[in-house]
Amino acid sequence: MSWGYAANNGPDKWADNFPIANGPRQSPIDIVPGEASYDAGLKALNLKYDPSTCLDILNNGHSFQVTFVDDNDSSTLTDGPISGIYRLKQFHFHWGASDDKGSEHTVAGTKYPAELHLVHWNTKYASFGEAASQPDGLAVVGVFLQIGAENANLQKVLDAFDVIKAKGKQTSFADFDPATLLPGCLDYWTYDGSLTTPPLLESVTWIVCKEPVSVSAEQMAKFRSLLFSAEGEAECCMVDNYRPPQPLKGRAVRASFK
Ligand SMILES: NS(=O)(=O)c1ccc(C(=O)NCc2cccc(O)c2)cc1
Ligand SMILES: [Zn+2]
Repeated sequence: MSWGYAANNGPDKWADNFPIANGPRQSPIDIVPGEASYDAGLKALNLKYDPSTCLDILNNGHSFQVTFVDDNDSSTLTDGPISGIYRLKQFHFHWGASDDKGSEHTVAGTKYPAELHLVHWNTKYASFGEAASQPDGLAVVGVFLQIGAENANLQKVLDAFDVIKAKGKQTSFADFDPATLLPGCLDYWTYDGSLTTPPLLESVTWIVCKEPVSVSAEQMAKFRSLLFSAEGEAECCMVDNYRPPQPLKGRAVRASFK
């Protein structure tokens, strides 16, 4: 039985096979703005994405992800809280069965209906896989989605869903600029954390944007039309694919803004 989000294989069971689930720098966390410390030394995020590096879109049975060509420095994250060059590997989302839950990070206990993760790896290592096992190997930019106006840029991604409804389905996806999914203001909180799904490796510098982007209620319904299950299996809607906040264990959360 592999990990998932159901009662029998979900977040409360992950420690059985992945003991790091109870480690010192697990993610996500509840971000308490009043307890974050403003760090004037934090630089602005420098995200430079090349739409031609966009490769495909895949339902991996846990979420859907858009994957990028990462054999060169065409799509990168630099500055912000990190040093060096981190390459964009993929982006994906986490969301709820209803609009009152779905994000992984929370802000003073507030859950958003969904959260976007843009996953980057440190080019001082040879590959994503190697970087994923290093304490400074990965940097993930998190963006909250809140119910509001339809998001036309997000719609381009949702329009691909019909062909990736079931687990394991994949299709080509080209010329998409993930920068169009970012909020106008790139103020952020940052802390040392982990992957939020198994193998839960403690290799992520988290960069969580303060400003959410919009998604319409109809677009959220489209997220919920995906399936955790493969073709031919009993249909299981892909919803509530989020890990709840984990203990801070003394970690500092820094803010790039006052
Ligand atoms: N939700 S998250 O952004 O923390 C996240 C990002 C990436 C991954 C991921 O790539 N998992 C597969 C994986 C992990 C480590 C090494 C690998 O070769 C593959 C998992 C969670
Ligand atoms: Zn994620």
